[in-house]
Amino acid sequence: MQGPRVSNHLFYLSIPPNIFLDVVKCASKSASSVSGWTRVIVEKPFGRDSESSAALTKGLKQYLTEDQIFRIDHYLGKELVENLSVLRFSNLVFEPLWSRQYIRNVQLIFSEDFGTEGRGGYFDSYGIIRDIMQNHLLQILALFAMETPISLEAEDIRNEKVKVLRSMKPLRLEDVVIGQYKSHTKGGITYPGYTEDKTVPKGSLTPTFAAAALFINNARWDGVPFLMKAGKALHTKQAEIRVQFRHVPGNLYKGSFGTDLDRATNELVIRVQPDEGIYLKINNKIPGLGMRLDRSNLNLHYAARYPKEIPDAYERLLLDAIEGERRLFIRSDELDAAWELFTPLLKELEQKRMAPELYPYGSRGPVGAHYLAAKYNVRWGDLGGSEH
Ligand SMILES: NC(=O)C1=CN([C@@H]2O[C@H](COP(=O)(O)OP(=O)(O)OC[C@H]3O[C@@H](n4cnc5c(N)ncnc54)[C@H](OP(=O)(O)O)[C@@H]3O)[C@@H](O)[C@H]2O)C=CC1
Ligand SMILES: O=C1O[C@H](COP(=O)(O)O)[C@@H](O)[C@H](O)[C@H]1O
Repeated sequence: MQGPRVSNHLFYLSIPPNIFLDVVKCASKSASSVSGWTRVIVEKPFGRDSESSAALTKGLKQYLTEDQIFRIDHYLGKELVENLSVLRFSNLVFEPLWSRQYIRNVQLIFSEDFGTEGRGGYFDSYGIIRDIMQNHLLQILALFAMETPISLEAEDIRNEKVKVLRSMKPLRLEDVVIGQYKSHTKGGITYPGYTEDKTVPKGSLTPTFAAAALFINNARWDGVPFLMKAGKALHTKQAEIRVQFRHVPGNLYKGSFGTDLDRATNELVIRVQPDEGIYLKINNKIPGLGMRLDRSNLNLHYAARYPKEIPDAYERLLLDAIEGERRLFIRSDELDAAWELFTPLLKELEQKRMAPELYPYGSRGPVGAHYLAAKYNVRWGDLGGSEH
């Protein structure tokens, strides 16, 4: 970071949270740049609830200004998450549809096909809701649902995101399902359950899976379920955003779809990873003399369209921090609003010692997630089996 005339100092705190403040104090008192800027990138966890997060922010602000703090959420640096706003705001075919009038539900899905595998120490004190939902999935939701920002400037975008977060309806326990993976034997191999991991305390109730139905109390999204699902040790590794559109009113072709009209509605899928892509499910006529309909995908497959390697999220974010670009970093009021949404639920789960529903390692997760979706007339799009 040393230039010929000014010396800028960037610190990247990928360290255990209990030493954050000591390190920041030393960095600010003894290693701040005299001639240039000093910035600090902070990795999550940013606290574990509203109170601890506020205490961390207060502690950091003893030594740094908000402008010097870069709270990283690496999902914001993923190519397809960055592309979300481009897709919506630069395409006339999408922006007018982006509301309760045309969108039936939105699904934000994260799954990993491996468990804690000996790294349960950190995870067990946080759990999947804090690890993935409160940050990665909620950030995607905010970007997805925000109003058009005045400009692409960081503050304008973050102002819109924070409005979404503050408009969220409080999360109710009955709108949440938690799960934990258990041992499973497949093909002669036994995969260990979460509590069999030596780094996890015996009898831990920490969820390794959660599904939730969230709602945004504003004119654009009133009544539209935003369903989140996140889990470890599931059948696949993927992250995607699914937008299911409403039925076509008075559809001339409804006779051709049978009784299951949901299968005939358009669905936009943004596959964040792996194998990045965006596809839109449409109905079309099967070529021939009769009138039979089919479902097809209009498909933007990144590997085919852009053979060059996609930069890693951290590459983008570290470069942004060096350039002082804050658009993809979390502002303190966004963080407060995110914790405000999840803290009461997390406390209730912990106070009531809610037992997670067990699911086999490598499965599709607890069946409770299906009931939760069904309560809002939703079917998880990733489990449909009619993808390609
Ligand atoms: N592990 C995970 O799955 C996840 C971790 N995180 C967060 O990411 C960050 C890094 O995680 P991870 O790499 O697993 O963390 P580690 O515990 O492995 O530590 C990372 C670094 O911190 C240093 N360190 C640890 N304790 C001290 C100490 N008392 N004084 C000075 N330096 C210390 C280590 O130095 P040395 O190598 O010399 O010990 C190491 O360089 C943390 O903030 C963690 O909370 C976030 C999400 C997931
Ligand atoms: O932040 C985290 O993310 C990783 C998953 O990141 P990805 O880029 O590989 O999808 C997750 O494994 C970890 O538990 C979590 O803390």
